Amino acid sequence: MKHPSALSKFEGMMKEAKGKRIVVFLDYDGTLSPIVDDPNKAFMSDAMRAAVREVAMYFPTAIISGRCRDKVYEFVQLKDVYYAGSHGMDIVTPVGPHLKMMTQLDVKYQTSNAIQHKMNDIILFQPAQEYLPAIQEIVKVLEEKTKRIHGAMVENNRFCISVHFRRVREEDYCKLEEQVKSVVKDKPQFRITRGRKVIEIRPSIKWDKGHALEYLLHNLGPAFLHW
Ligand SMILES: O=P(O)(O)OC[C@H]1O[C@H](O[C@H]2O[C@H](CO)[C@@H](O)[C@H](O)[C@H]2O)[C@H](O)[C@@H](O)[C@@H]1O
Repeated sequence: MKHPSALSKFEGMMKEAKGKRIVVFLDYDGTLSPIVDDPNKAFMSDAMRAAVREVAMYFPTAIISGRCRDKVYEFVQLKDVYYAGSHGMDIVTPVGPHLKMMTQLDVKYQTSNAIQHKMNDIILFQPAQEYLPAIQEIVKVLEEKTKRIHGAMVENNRFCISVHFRRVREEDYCKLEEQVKSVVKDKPQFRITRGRKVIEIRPSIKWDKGHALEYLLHNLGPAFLHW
């Protein structure tokens, strides 16, 4: 962290953190990277990457994004950070340095629908696994339906889908919205949400970024949940 104001902010943060247990949760788009027209070009600056790397050396640090987890990792490229993609429906927790105490899967989250695997030194938690085939099908239908709307873009975020309209002409927006709605009209197992110039389709499960945050705190141990 070379920038003087960033340095003093960091020192201030460290002072405030003294004696407390701190966990850092970050969003990706619009937080670690600037909002840009092309979602595939939302790159993170080297200075931001260095700052996150440094923060993660002191505190357990997680990035919880609406995007596909692999895509976020591709942008961030930092190990020792926890990643949750698809609005928290795809979580990877590396065992250690902060998770040394977690040696087995947590039964609290072992429901019939949630897939929780422990593989070598990572734990994977995916509460919407069963929706994957239907999501892949919806992506294909959406791509076909929206291909004639100039500027529309379908982003497959694995356990959810984003339909971007940042580059769509204002007069085409209603048509696009209708098309998106029509795809899930007879599918109560999916719901529509909205973000910044984006319409999203997600499984109708009771799981969001907040649940992902609780899950990660839970994995970090009771000391992080009750203080
Ligand atoms: O939870 P987030 O990490 O904030 O993800 C939310 C959406 O972020 C991305 O879209 C947003 O950023 C794009 C790049 O700057 C921008 O073009 C778009 O208009 C924004 O909505 C991402 O592409 C989406 O899939 C996420 O759902």
